[in-house]
Amino acid sequence: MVEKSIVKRAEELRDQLNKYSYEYYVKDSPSVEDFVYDSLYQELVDIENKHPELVTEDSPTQRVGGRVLEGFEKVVHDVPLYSLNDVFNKEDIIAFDKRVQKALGQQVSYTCELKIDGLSVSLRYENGKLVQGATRGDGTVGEDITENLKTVRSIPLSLKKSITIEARGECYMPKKSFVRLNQDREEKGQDVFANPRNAAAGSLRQLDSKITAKRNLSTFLYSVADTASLKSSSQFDALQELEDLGFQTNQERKLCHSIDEVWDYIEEFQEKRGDLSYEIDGVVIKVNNFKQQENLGYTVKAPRWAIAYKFPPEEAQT
Ligand SMILES: NC(=O)c1cc2c(N)ncc(C(N)=O)c2s1
Repeated sequence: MVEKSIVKRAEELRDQLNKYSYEYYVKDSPSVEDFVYDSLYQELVDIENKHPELVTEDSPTQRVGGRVLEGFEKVVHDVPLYSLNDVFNKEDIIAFDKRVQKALGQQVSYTCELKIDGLSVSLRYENGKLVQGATRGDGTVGEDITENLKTVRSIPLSLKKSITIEARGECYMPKKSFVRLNQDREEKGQDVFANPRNAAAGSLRQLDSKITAKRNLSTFLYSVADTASLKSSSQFDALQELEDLGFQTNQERKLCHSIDEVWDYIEEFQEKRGDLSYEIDGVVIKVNNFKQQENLGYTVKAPRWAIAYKFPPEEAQT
C-alpha cells in the first residue's frame, strides 16, 4: 500500500503539470519557466517508476507511448464527419445567403471561421478523459490514431468538466515547424514534405508515436458530433464552450449579422493569411443558430447550413 502522502503528491504533480502544459500549449502564455516544468515532470516520473499503480491515463507521462503499432484499427464514426460544399467567389456567397434566407424565412447570423489546412480529427472523451482519437477517413470510417494524438500537447488528456463528448477539429503543423522539419530532413538526405498539411498527415500516420511526439503538431477544435452534448444553442457559443472545456480554438472567429460582414471577413483574411503562424485554405461560413442548422439539414454529402469559401492557391512555397 503506497503511503497517502506519495499518492497525494503524484495527484498534485499531475494536476500542476497538466495545468502548466495547458497554459503553454493551448493559451500560449506559460506561467513557469521550462526548468520548473521539467523538474516537476522528473519528480512524477520517479514516483511512477517506483509505484506503477499510481500511473493514470491522463498523467502527462503517458503522452508518449512506448509501443510501436503494427497498424491502425478502423473506427466507425457514429455521427459521420460531413464534408463542405466549396465556393470560390462573392456571387456564390450571396447565392448561399439567399438560399438560406428563403429556406428559413427568418433573420440569420453566420459564424465565420478560418479553414485550417491540416487533417480533420475526432476526439472522444468519456467522463472527461480522452479515450479515443481518430482520423476523419471517408467521414464514416477513420483510423484509430489515439497514441499519436495523445502526443499533441494542445490536446487535453482530461477536460475541465467530466463530461462525455466527441469533439472535432483540425490537427495541423505550424509553418515554422514545417520549415524546421524540412531543413532537418534535407540535411539527412530524406524526402521533404510538399506542404504543412502533408507533413501533419505523415506525422499522424506514424506507427511509432515517439516520432509523432517530435513533430510539434497542434490543433483547433471547432465542432462536436452531437450538439446536444453542449449547453450552447449556437456555433459561436459552442466554440467558447469548447475553449472553456480546455480545447484550443481558433481566436479569429467572427459572428456576422449580414452576408456583407461575411465578405469583409473573407477579404480581411485573404489579406492576412500570409501573416498567420499556420496555413489556411479558406473560410468556413456556418449558420450560427443550431435550430436553424437543423431546419436546413443536409444534402447527401454536405450540410445546407455551411459552405467553405476557398482562397486561390498561395504562390508556391519558397
Ligand atoms: N470538412 C469540414 O467540415 C471542415 C473542415 C474545416 C477546416 N479544415 N478548418 C476549420 C473548419 C471549421 N472551423 O469549421 C472546418 S469544417
